[in-house]
Amino acid sequence: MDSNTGQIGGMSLRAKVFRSRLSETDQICARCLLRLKRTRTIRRPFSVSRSPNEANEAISANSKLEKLLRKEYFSANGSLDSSKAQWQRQTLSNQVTEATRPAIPEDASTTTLGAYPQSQPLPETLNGSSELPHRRRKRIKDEASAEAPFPLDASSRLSTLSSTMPATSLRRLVTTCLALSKPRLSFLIVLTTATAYSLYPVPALLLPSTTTSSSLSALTLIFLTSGTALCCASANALNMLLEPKYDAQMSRTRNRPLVRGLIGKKGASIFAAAAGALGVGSLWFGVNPTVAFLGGLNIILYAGVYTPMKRISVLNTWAGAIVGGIPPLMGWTAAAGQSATGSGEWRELLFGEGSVGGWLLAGLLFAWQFPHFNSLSWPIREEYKNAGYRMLVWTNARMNGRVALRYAILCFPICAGLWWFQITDQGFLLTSSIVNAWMVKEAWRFWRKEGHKGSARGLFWASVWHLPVVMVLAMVHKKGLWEGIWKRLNGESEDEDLWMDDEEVQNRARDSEGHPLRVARGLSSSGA
Ligand SMILES: CC(C)=CCC/C(C)=C/CC/C(C)=C/COP(=O)(O)OP(=O)(O)O
Repeated sequence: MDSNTGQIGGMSLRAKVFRSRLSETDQICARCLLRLKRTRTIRRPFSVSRSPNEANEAISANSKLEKLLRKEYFSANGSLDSSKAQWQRQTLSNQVTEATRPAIPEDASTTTLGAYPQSQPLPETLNGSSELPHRRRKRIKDEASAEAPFPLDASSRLSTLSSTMPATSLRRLVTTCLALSKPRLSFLIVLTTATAYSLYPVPALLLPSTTTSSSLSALTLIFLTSGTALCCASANALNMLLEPKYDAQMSRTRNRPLVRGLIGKKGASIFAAAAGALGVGSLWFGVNPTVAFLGGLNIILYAGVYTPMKRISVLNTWAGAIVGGIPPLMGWTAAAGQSATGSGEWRELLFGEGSVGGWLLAGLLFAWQFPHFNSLSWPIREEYKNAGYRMLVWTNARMNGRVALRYAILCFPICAGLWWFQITDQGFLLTSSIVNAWMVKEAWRFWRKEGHKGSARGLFWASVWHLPVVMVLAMVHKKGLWEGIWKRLNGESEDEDLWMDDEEVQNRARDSEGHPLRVARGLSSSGA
């Protein structure tokens, strides 16, 4: 459609609406009149061409209306200023409404001109008449959302839900405890633990067909995941117990259970202690002592080191990244404990031959947290500053972007390491590189734009997708997985060249001093 026709058409349509109302204007207040005008403008249907006569009528009707809106006319009730401010605020949301509506075949200036008093200059964003409509809608939407904070976390949502339940109900207690556990974060952590467990290369001598016990047992996996989840719940509840005063000052966290008084400090402490004891206990008895030690240590690191450090030094993010890196190491160590041929003590599980995979996965989680956290904190940097948290995002914004970029790049060699050390196949090298490249691209933009122009949001969402996708890719591309499936489908036995005879097993199994160990075929979780 001709843009001029559209412009005139749009105006004439508005004029019809307002003409019928003009007689009422001397009986209603300024606010109502403004609202009336706005409402009509928002609901304006798609442009319809009108004759030049109708267009002229429209222009004169509109200018009559504008006269009615003059400051002098309303100065008696003094509402114009506030109406104008409200109008300006509304304009932003109108722009978003415009952006999400079906295509309006008018140019930018006609679309919003009716919603703006003529005395006000047009915002720059509305002047781009040469811009294509879909581009304009996307830009307006992006601009509106670029600076907005990210959605509330799961704890805050659960707190809201909990507050709607009867005060003494069990459901409310359970929901509140769930909110104390930061369930989304805990789920992600358990996922990284389980992934590491499943990626551990099971030695051929432990394949189910040769042993009376299962290789990597499902029962151990259940203990590992539930124990880790309980440890996370404990660590998160302690974290909330230590900072309700600060959580209350931040939009993202001010809805949490302790801030809202949904549970008292005593109740939260009992929950944290019980979850911690149960979690470490499950890991000790159901997995192995080394994993239980890592779980307990991580609770202390998170609640005792990271949480207070948030108000002392920007290095807190590095401390937090270590906390995030430990869970995959726990998963790897749990699997290593099952297939240990030596004594199965912590030195062998954590630093023995084959432990490199666990450290690489821990490194991946460590590195990932910087693009994730540095972008997440960007829209709320002022809140962090006002609440007294020392975060790179407000102490040194340039460095915040640089650090996010550096660690995003570091994900490349770490993923390559997983292939190099034969934990994953070549396919992972390729597919993970694509996902890593996407995160690096967003991190590059985040650094260049210093978080502005939606770059923080772009990196945040890239990081949110990056981690689960890379974890799934690693499992899909686990070394030997597809060959094994293929052989089984073809009825072939598993890698015969990998079988070791008893003598070879005896030769390989040695204690820390190098003395041969007696190894039974029914070897199970020797580390437990
Ligand atoms: C096994 C075990 C104990 C695992 C614990 C893993 C764990 C809790 C990792 C969290 C990592 C981290 C730095 C979160 C941000 O906390 P924050 O205080 O900045 O978050 P907030 O602002 O949302 O409270």
